[in-house]
Amino acid sequence: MTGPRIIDGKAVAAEVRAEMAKKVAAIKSKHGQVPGLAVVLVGEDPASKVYVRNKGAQTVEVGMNSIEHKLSAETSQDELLALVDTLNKDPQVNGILVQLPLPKHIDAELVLNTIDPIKDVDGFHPVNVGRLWIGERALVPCTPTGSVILAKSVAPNLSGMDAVVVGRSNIVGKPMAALLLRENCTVTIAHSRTRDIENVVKKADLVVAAVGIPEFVRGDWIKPGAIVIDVGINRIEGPDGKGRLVGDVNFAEASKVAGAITPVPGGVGPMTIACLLKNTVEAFEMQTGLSADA
Ligand SMILES: Nc1nc2c(c(=O)[nH]1)N[C@@H](CN(C=O)c1ccc(C(=O)N[C@@H](CCC(=O)O)C(=O)O)cc1)CN2
Ligand SMILES: [Mg+2]
Repeated sequence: MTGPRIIDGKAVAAEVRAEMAKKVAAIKSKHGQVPGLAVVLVGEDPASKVYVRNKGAQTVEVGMNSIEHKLSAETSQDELLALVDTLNKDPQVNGILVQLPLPKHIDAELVLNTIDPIKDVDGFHPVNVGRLWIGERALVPCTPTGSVILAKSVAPNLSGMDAVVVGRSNIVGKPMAALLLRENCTVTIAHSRTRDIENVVKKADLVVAAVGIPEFVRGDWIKPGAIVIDVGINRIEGPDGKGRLVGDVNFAEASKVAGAITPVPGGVGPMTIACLLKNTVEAFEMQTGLSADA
């Protein structure tokens, strides 16, 4: 018996970056401009520092301009709002990303809603959320976009599939459902209050787990042959007392049943930054009317 197909997020993310590097080079040679991405970090959260460093490095690697603003944890909300306003007005900045989480004294929703929707490369602004749901051209959240790319890497046509999204957050679960609907899936959003969740998930040809609970989805919830996309990144203590990363799916169990499955780490995670680069190119094209082709 052959095992499940392990979906290699690192490899697919490298393909997306290579595609973006080609596009950026074509834009540069045709129009003499390159897209610019501004990333704002407030405070000293160690994981956030790593993600911001990786975002800057990968932005430069594909040939775009990276602008980093590292602010102290004591930065006031007004100072942050003023910086966002300056970036909104700067024509060299095509994409703005404020790294989350923000310190507790700052209203994250207010800050995110202050980003000009056309520069909102996270796709979190209500204008982009609305555009996504009504099928207009929008900047779409990176993690759900990456998750769809991974699902399509093993099943290029998702049309007609029963998809169950476990989790209803604004940044993953809900946009994920909108994107799968756009792919003509029949979409169910399950969550912590869903009755008989095992049997809801069991009907799915495609399961996306984004609930934020380590190993929540068990192997016997998975329909044999289903595609399983695990968005969770949870740091837990292993039996040896050392920290390890696990997803929202019990991988050891689910991989015995699934047709294809993403690992954690090395699945959805690497796609998040690759899709951020993709959104920055998209934002540049929307703002300037210039593209790699014309
Ligand atoms: N403004 C935003 N803030 C945050 C986002 C976001 O999309 N926009 N997402 C996360 C953090 N994040 C990017 O910002 C991110 C998280 C994880 C990964 C990743 O590649 N993970 C690896 C494992 C890394 C590890 O060992 O810790 C993997 O899954 O293989 C990339 C980006 C919260 N904040
Ligand atoms: Mg992963």
